[in-house]
Amino acid sequence: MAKKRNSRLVAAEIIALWMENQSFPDRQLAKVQNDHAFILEVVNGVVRNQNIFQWLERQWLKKSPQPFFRAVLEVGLYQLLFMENVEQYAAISETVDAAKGRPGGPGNAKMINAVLRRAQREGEKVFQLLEKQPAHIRLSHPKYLMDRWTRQYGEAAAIRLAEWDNHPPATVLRIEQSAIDADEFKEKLREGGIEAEVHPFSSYEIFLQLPRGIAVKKVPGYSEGWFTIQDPATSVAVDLLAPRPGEAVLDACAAPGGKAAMMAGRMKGQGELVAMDLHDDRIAVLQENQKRLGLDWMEIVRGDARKPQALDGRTFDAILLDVPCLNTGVLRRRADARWRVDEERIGKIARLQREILDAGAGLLKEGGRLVYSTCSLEAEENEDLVAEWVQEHPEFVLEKTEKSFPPESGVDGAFAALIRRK
Ligand SMILES: C[S@@+](CC[C@H](N)C(=O)[O-])C[C@H]1O[C@@H](n2cnc3c(N)ncnc32)[C@H](O)[C@@H]1O
Repeated sequence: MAKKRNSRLVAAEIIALWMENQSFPDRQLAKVQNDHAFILEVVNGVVRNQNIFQWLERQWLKKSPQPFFRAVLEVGLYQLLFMENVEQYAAISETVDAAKGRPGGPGNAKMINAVLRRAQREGEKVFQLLEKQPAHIRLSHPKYLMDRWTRQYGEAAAIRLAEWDNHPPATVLRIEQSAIDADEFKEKLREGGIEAEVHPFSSYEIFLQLPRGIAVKKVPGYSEGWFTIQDPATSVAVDLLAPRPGEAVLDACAAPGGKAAMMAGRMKGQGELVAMDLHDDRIAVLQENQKRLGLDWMEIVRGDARKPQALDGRTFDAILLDVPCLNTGVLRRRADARWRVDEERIGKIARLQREILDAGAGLLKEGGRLVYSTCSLEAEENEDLVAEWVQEHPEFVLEKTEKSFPPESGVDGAFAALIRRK
């Protein structure tokens, strides 16, 4: 039998890859076989707390180590400073061992050992000093993002938002009420030993919060399609569009299909529901979900929402444009996402979003409605974009906007605007 690899080493290798070429830790984490929960927590913790570790290293080290050794060091620091249920002696010795096998290992292992022992001695002092640092270091967010949120929302709200991002979410599911009655589903969970709380954001859609650490595929009814894992904020856009049975409805950026499934439920299997996406890998996930949920009547189309020739001139009563965005409302879900936001990306994504809105609006029937939505909190992707667009298109009216600001709503960030063709 192959010897189990040192979990600290596995975590450090994933982090080093991310440091070197921004490769998504999620993809590497999906391949981890042993000790998955520990490695997941350490990798996400190190990535999320980058500004704190870099601040500490600036004070404690003369020069920054190469990415692999820096990753090993941070794996150790994360365990000592942030994890409660880790035995400190094992944390230090296994982490130091992880550094040894590489060229330059012995010297770096010595340095890592010294820094970790210092962290063990001075942990409390580190947090006292950290408290006095500016918010972007203390809460480990890019300064650029903190500054932009402070301009948009004020300093106190920007801080609350950054604090929110540092707490990974609980798992929430939405009951597929067209597949199972809500009370019956709750009963099935209870029979399976799962006590799930109804999420306060529930209204038409019923969301349940699962206890921590439950494997989704083990929840009763996964293969039967009784539920979809989904944050309650996803209902904001669908509530605003309110698709009805018998309508022709387009979801132009549909994968993985969470909102499409919600719309299918509202339409009760009557009418046309077209789910389009541009990317093959995303369409594969959309198809998987379609199959699991038994939505054979939903039509899946591969097409570009900027140039929707694939739709062959069809028009729709209701369209959802759940556009690609910078995801700044859902940073708590992806430890690495906060480090990928910059001015250039905002400009680029806003141009793409506008192109999708231009083309999507052209597919509406007279009197038809569309919802433009994002899971971002940046005005350029949301309010500003929609207001400017409607001003330039007098044949459309902006009827309503909704926004979820996480520290106030208690759910993911989301923006949705209802636009009607006159
Ligand atoms: C925010 S996600 C959609 C989430 C989805 N509505 C849901 O609720 O599950 C945006 C999607 O847009 C797709 N996309 C990106 N550019 C596109 C384009 N030009 N045309 C159509 N889809 C596009 C992406 O592949 C991605 O799946």
